[in-house]
Amino acid sequence: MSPSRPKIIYGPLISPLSKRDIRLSPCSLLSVSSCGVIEWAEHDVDPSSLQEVLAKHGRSLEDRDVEFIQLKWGEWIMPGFVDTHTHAPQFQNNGAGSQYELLDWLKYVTFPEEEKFADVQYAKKMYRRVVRASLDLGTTMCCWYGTLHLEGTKVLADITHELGQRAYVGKCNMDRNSSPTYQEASAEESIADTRSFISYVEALSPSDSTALVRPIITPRFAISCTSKLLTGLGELAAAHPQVPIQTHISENNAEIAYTKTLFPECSTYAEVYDHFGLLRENTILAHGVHLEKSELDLIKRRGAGLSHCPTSNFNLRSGSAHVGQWLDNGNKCGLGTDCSGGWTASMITAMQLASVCSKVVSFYTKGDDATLTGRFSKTQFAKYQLPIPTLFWIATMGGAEVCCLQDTIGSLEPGKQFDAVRVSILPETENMHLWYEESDSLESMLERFMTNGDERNVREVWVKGRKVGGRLFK
Ligand SMILES: O=c1[nH]c(=O)c2nc[nH]c2[nH]1
Ligand SMILES: [Zn+2]
Repeated sequence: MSPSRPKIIYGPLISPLSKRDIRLSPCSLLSVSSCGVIEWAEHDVDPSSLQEVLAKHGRSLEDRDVEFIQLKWGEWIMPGFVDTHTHAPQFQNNGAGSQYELLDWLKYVTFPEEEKFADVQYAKKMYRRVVRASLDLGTTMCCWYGTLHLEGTKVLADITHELGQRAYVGKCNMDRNSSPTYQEASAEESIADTRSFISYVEALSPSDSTALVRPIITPRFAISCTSKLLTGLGELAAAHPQVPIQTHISENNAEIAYTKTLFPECSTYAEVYDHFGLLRENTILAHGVHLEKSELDLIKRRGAGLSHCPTSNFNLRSGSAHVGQWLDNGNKCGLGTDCSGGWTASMITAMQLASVCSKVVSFYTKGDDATLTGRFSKTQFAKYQLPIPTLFWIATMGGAEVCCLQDTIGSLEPGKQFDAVRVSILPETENMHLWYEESDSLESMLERFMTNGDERNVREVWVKGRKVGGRLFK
């Protein structure tokens, strides 16, 4: 990637500090290098001491080589969203099919659309729109499912690479239980194509150890993979320890029951993936709505991460994941949009629904902690709705952890890459649901953005310092 102009940004900055705490800094000064790395950050910089603080770092407001970005009150920068689970070939279906639950929805709504990506021209048209939309929504890192098609999924990798999104891109593995026209011919073919796909994506940025676009091994879910295929994928994963793995787990009750009949040798769903060597530190497990305590413990022991997908879990009536229990149990947790199980690629909507989901769960746990969470130790999060800092965390830093990118992205700390969003709630954004008053605190603005914000409020989006999206992006 070509170097971008170094940047100095002055104004409000919001960044996660922990699951319970957010840095809300009204006057920060942040320096981003031409390689897109945050060089230094100073907080509480009064306008009167701006020149002095810049001089301390060998900079001045007159520097010609630097782009100065001065934010107004009502604007701030924050880390870009990390979408830990979504399906690029399903965006055309967003908003369709909500009368179904998972297995029928796959059969009648989803597989017929995915099948169309055998046509590379269709893939080119759709994936460009999809990645553009995702970037303009403020998603700077995305875990993408493609389809089972090798060529079509290469197109998805090419487009994310060209448009500058950080991404894990996966070619789906599925050699059974789909339709005769949308299923791989054999486990061997599925594995050979996956091997080619990994080589292809790794060659997109051959000499760059911090490549933005990387391949991810993607068994669709246990139901759609034979034991032979899962065995082969486990071997492939062992040969490529740096390549992450993504799949679905424990989303829907009928799915879980069917999985257990297909793999009677395993007592739980999580054990199936573990049995085939697919549960490890860089594994991302989507949904997990009905996970048992023993599964959470196994997932934690292996260091794998969970992607909470509330938009989809509500839409397909899958259930309300007990994310508070995951967090209390020490499981890594990020947020996913899961299009088109979910109806939108907006991570802002996903945060809203993660909040609603935690409130729904709290209806059942409130005052009844012993019965529902009895097998869990006395908890911090499980009994209550998730607070704002926690929702913000799972959309940013929690997602970075799930992707094993916690040292690279997820917050705006020096040394990390500048994957960020410039948010505005000023009247010019024309979001009539989100009002601005000069006397508003940063905390209040953030809370209302997380509840009533949308893409109109996402003004500029940068990945590794390069501007790649947002309302003001041409
Ligand atoms: O939400 C989901 N979306 C999918 O495409 C899918 N495939 C298997 N399981 C799935 N769940
Ligand atoms: Zn999914």
